[in-house]
Amino acid sequence: MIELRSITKIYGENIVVDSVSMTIEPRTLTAIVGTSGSGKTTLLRMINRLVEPTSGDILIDGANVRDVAPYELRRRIGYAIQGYGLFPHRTVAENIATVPQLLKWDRNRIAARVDELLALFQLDPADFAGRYPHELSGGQQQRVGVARALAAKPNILLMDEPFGALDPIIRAKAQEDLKHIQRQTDTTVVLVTHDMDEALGLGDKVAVMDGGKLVQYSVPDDILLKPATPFVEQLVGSGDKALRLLALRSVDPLVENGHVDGDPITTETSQRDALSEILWRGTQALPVVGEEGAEVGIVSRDSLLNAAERRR
Ligand SMILES: Nc1ncnc2c1ncn2[C@@H]1O[C@H](COP(=O)(O)OP(=O)(O)OP(=O)(O)O)[C@@H](O)[C@H]1O
Repeated sequence: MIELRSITKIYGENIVVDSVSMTIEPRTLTAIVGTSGSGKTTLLRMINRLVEPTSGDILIDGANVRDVAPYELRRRIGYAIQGYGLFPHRTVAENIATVPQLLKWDRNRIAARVDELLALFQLDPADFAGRYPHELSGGQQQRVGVARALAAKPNILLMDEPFGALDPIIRAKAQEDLKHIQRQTDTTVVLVTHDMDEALGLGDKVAVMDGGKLVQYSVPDDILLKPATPFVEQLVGSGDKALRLLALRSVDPLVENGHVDGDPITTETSQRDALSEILWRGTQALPVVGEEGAEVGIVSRDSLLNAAERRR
């Protein structure tokens, strides 16, 4: 658990982060969102002491980070940034091995961990381990950046606009991968973004910053349906609310018994994608398969429309 207690950062006369208090539950993904200059990056960097707070306390699992040496914290907490920050003259394997090497893991353990991470990020070790960053696409570099941040199995991963440099299609895939990996590895992720849709789509909780202040800290449904201030309302935007709510939920809870023919969707498909698929195909229901590919039932047009109406 990460607890921020009245965290403030002042540069000269400028209150960049203004008495922010929040508690981040373990094994969740929290998205910090706000406009440029609202203090998101500064707030994130105080968690691993890349920036020292002017006042206030940060506790990780009850221990004050002030009592932990910054180098120690940075080994324990993964950190991934926009632009990936890969070392250009080191191979993919060497990049990923950075922190385990600092921690003096033995060579076999490092090699095994590098292979495990490459496999987790769907990069074939035989092909990718020996490549240099310039021999990778943007999406592959992004994955290596996150793999490196996770190398020493940190409980916490801090991410600053990790998808900022990716084009929209790869970006959607990268976001999906992150969710999957966060669940698989049980990591607590704190992610900074200026994109409200990204925050709503990824975050178990969303923290909205405005002028250094935390103006709302809630689950995505509440941010959409009960924006705390006109600023949050403006960031969310007024259009498409019903569809955006559907995008936050998978079809899983709407699956009914039954069978229909056609290409199946999975239980993980969002309700929004399922509805658009139904409208596109002009059918009343879609077959649904589970993660293993076995058929689990159907999801109907009516249940999707009901779900959209209920939350208005
Ligand atoms: N080292 C510093 N010295 C002085 N001012 C700083 C320093 N670092 C950040 N600031 C100021 O603090 C404010 C918040 O910066 P920060 O990078 O935290 O915002 P942000 O919300 O992450 O913005 P962006 O999305 O543009 O990165 C800005 O006005 C910035 O100019």
